[in-house]
Amino acid sequence: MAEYNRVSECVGLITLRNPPVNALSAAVRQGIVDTVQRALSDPNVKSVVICGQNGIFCGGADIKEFRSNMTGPPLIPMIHAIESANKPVVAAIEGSALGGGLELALGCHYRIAHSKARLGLPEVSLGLLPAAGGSQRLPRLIGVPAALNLITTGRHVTAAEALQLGIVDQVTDHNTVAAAVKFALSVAGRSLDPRRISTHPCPQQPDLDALFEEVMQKVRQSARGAIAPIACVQAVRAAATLPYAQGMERERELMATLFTSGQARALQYCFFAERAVGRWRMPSGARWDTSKPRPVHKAAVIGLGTMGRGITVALAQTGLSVIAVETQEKQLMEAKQAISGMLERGAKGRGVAPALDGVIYSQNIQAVADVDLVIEAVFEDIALKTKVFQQLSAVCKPGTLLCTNTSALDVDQLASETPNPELVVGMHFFAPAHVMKLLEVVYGPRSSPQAVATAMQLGKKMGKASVAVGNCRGFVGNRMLKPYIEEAFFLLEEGATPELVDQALEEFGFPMGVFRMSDLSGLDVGWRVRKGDGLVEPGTASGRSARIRQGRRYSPLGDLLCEEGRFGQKTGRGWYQYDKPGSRVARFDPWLHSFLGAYRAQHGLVARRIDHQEVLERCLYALINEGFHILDDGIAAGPEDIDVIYVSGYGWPRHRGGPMFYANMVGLAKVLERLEHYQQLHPEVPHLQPSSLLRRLVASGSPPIHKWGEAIKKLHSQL
Ligand SMILES: CCCCCCCC/C=C\C=C\CC(=O)SCCNC(=O)CCNC(=O)[C@H](O)C(C)(C)COP(=O)(O)OP(=O)(O)OC[C@H]1O[C@@H](n2cnc3c(N)ncnc32)[C@H](O)[C@@H]1OP(=O)(O)O
Repeated sequence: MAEYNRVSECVGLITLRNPPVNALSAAVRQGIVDTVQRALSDPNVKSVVICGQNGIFCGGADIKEFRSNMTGPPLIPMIHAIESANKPVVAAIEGSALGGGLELALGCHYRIAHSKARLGLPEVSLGLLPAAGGSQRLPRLIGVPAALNLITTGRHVTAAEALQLGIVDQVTDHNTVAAAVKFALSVAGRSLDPRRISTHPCPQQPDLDALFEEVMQKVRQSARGAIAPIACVQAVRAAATLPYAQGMERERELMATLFTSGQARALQYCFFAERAVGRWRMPSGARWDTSKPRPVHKAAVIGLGTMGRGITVALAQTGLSVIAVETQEKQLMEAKQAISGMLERGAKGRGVAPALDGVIYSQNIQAVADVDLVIEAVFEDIALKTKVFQQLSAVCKPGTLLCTNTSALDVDQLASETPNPELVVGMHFFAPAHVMKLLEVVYGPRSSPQAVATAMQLGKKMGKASVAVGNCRGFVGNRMLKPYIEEAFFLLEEGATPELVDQALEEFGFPMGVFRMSDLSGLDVGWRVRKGDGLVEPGTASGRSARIRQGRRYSPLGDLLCEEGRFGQKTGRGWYQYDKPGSRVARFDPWLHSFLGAYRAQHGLVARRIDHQEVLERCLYALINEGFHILDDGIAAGPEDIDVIYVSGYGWPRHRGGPMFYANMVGLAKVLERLEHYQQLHPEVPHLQPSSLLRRLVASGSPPIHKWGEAIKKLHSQL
């Protein structure tokens, strides 16, 4: 709702009240319509100020309303009524003015912002465009190039940048509402015609066609199949080329298409899923709201390889004191240089001073005696990690949290080697750790809720999408990746090429297909794991039996490439070839194709035609099926956890919402039917065997994704 007061005798003050972000719900819109009407009809009121309660102007339209029958006054006429008012209306912007919130402010005649405010039109990240006149007013106010940038990226600008761009008229460090009231008094009675943005022509832009052509190309490339960024460009083009009324009509048409699209649903689901994962819960019943994190002032990182360096940077950038430990002197010196460089580059990008003094380097593990939390990032070797954990238990003060950055080892086993297993959790970062958004916080049966709460809070402080998951082989992300990669190998055996598989996955929206990704991360990584599992066999045995290992279908293709020294980009050869070791442009490799031909001949495999649909169904449904196993096992608390992991850490296209959301969109019955189909064709592939949870969900009528939690609970109670 909106509250109305008269202040300084002749200023009508309208305050938006809808905690926590003053979203423009039906009640708020009705409140604005009523209070504006009241202010305009009050002869004592000379000007009007609109502000938001609790230090935030407005977080935009109420996204929760989008999936219901929207009632209440629509935004467009409401904003028009403000713009057409015959008394000056001033927006007092504190906190955020986003989406519909900024569109409301653009309908006002003046905008005053606090210096800490952030403004933006982030609709594109929800699969929409600024459709309350934002796509038509912003280009008229700040010019086409700047508006295109803001609207197609959805980025938030600071008050200083907003002032420079001309979005706001004044920035204050003091009380914004008081400044706006003072300003409103000073402009009372002035002509408002020049202040009505919709009546402005769009600023002239030379070579408009070339500009739009260039931006459209750039957007298409980075959008990876997302439709909203394209619609945003089209809407701004309408602003630049059409009179306002026609531009608004185009904005409406484009929005109508986006609003009902699956992509908008997926992106809005992601918005809420990212917030839902913060409300973590463990099978023991421990939860985010009943578990208090310990304060962390000082942290340590043990092992300064690639991961340890990135983790040190991520920690230091939050303002923590960090002790960075590496026992080898040469490694330590190299790490110090690399970490300082990363901190300097990061600080430059953010316009702040680098936290170089925040990191203390040491060769001695004793240096971590008084830290609150340690993250171990030594080589992936259980004996080495166990030794480090035992040393840490002896050295650290009581209560220090011991975290491991393992991506594959058993967190419970490590915990059991320490006297205080309740203090042990996994913090699984993704490389490069200071850049990648995802953090899996892995708890074991003995991890204390406080340890999980502390790691989750630290992850949030580092700006990570932090997801609490149970302990199992590969945790959530890598466990689901395994069947995905295996299916890709099987497809090669059956006649596909790395190019075909990658193209199908990239057209789906992944930034990189499975083979390009494997070349980037290094084929030797998986080889080492398979060797450890006893799957790699030397020799050139042929036939079907050579491809059945440990009772299930196995493709040795990756092992054979590694035996040839083809580890991917780092050796200049992998599934593709590269100009030189370390270069990134993947090129078709004739060697690989004759190798595949020879391999198939040796194993009596006849290549058949494989289309994109089969690639997608086999790779993605195998991955999704593992996701259902993970839910059934209670390793992930809900589908949102899995989806946030895949979108933030594994390149799953955000506009497809994550693997579990995608399954929900495709239809659970269809996913089940296709898995059954492929399982019949490949009975020796256990990961194509549909999970019992998937079967049970289909049998119970395929509830929508937001009801899976309830359904799983019910199904489990019936077991
Ligand atoms: C056929 C054609 C039909 C056409 C109909 C058209 C009608 C629509 C017309 C115009 C549409 C305008 C579009 C929009 O305005 S879309 C919304 C744009 N706004 C945003 O994207 C902002 C989203 N919010 C944020 O970025 C942040 O929340 C921020 C405001 C910066 C605050 O951040 P922070 O302090 O970190 O807090 P949280 O993000 O954790 O949020 C706190 C809780 O508030 C909920 N929330 C936030 N924003 C919204 C919102 N806009 N609507 C509803 N709920 C919102 C958030 O989920 C958190 O809730 P919870 O605590 O339960 O998790």
